[in-house]
Amino acid sequence: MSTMKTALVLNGPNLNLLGMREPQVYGTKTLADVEQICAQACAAHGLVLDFRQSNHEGVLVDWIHEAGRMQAAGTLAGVVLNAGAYTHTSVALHDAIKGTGVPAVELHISNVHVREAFRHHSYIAPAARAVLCGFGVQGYALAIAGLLDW
Ligand SMILES: O=C1C[C@@](O)(C(=O)O)C[C@@H](O)[C@@H]1O
Repeated sequence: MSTMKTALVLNGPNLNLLGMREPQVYGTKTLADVEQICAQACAAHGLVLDFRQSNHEGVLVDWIHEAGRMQAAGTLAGVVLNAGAYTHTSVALHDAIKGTGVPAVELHISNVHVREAFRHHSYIAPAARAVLCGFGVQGYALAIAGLLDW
C-alpha cells in the first residue's frame, strides 16, 4: 500500500487577516475558508493537507526544513508557499528552499505584477519550481493540483 503524500501549505505574515485585510485586493474569504479550499483540493487528489500560517520569518524557515525531512522520508508531495511580504525581502527563505531542495510553488492571491514596484521582485521565485499569482484564493487549489506531477 502506498502512503498518501502531504501537501504542505505555508502562509506567511498578515495572511491571518484574510477576509478583513484590503478585501478589494485579497477578497473576502478568510484563511479558514482557504484551508477548506485546500482540504477539498487535497481530498480530490488523494493528498494529505498540512496547512499552517506564521507571521515569523524564522518559523517559516523551520517549516521548510521540516518539509526537507518529509521529502527525505518520501512523504512530501510539495510545498505551496505564500510567503506574503517576505517574498520580496527574504534571502533566508530562498536559502531554505535551495538548501533543502524541496519542490515549492510560490503562490500569491493577487497579481503582484500589476501592483507596487516593490512587489515585482521575488527572492522565492529563483528557488521555486513554479510560480502562481492572480487567481485569488482559488490559486491554492490550482497549486495543489500542480503538485501531483512532481
Ligand atoms: O502579504 C502579501 C500577500 C501576497 O503574497 C498575495 O498573496 O497576493 C502578495 C504580497 O506582495 C503581500 O505582501
